[in-house]
Amino acid sequence: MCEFPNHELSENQVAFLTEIPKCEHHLHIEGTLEPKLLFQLAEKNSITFPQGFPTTHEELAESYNHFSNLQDFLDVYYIGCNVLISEEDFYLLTLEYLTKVSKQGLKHTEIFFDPQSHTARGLTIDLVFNGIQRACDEILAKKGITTKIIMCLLRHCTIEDCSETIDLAEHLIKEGKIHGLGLDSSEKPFPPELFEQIYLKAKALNPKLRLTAHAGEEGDSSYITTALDKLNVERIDHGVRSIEDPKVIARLAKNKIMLSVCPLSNVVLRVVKNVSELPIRKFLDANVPFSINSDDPAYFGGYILDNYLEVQRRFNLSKKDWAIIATNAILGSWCDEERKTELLLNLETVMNKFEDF
Ligand SMILES: Nc1ncnc2[nH]cnc12
Ligand SMILES: [Zn+2]
Repeated sequence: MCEFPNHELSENQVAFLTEIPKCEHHLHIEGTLEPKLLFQLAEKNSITFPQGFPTTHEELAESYNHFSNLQDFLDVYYIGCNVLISEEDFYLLTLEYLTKVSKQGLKHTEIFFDPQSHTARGLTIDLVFNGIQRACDEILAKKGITTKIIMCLLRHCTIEDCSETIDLAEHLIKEGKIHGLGLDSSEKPFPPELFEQIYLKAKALNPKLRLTAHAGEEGDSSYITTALDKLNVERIDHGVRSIEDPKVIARLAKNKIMLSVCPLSNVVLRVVKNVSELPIRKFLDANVPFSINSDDPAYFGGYILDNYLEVQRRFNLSKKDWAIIATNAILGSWCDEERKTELLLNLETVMNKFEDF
């Protein structure tokens, strides 16, 4: 007997969940590097891998089933980053992601990139940024998908290195081309408060810079509190461990602080055993806004739609629950108000088109 709820999806539910307008807020572009493209780029760029690294894309994909925690995954993810060398590589990577999700009802996406994974290898931030931006411009023209680019700092790097990275990105931050600042990588040994001065420094360059941070993925709910108090973030990436503290839950609900939840990621990285263990129903009941995201889809077995479908299989939500999720994802987006209005209208059309469930 199956230990976890697993509801069979109706055709109506799959069609509805495919069409519902989606906004993604938690997507590492380096985490969209599919094993096949990884090996193609390695060959093109003459990159060799450490001893013991898989030698075929099939073997590499299989190895992703055996991560035992976040660090295990990050060790492989950073090796993967090394194959990205030219602006064209970042463009192709981003275009491949955007093209895929354009068929999954994605309308707006906020893309993380990790400059330090690339500047440490001698690439410039401009090269990385320009490649990503070119693909974003192309998808806007072709499919009308809107994007924002968020630069993440690696919390395992030194404060000096993070500070230098802000200096390197200064022009992009000042011009608003980098729309937001985030914080990722190994969570537990590096709590948010270590980065207080860095966040202040970045915000001082452009008061319009939006702020977020990974917190409450592996770290406990106190990481969410310190990210809010010390970094002044407006959003929390992951944040699922907020459920351990009713005070944190009340604060998220009262201040409408959106969590960017990543269901399949949480299973592959063993935050939970199964998506049904996530506090999705509890967040809905407590009015905690959240969006559903793919995190590093090439590593975690699915893109945004796969995450939506898995949540439905495990929680059997109603169409009205999905309207709340989609509305909160639109309202929590960092696009302009006009775009939000457009997306809300699109949601209403999709709500009217499908039968209730
Ligand atoms: N899920 C995750 N948590 C922390 N850092 C990351 N970098 C890429 N994916 C990440
Ligand atoms: Zn992440």
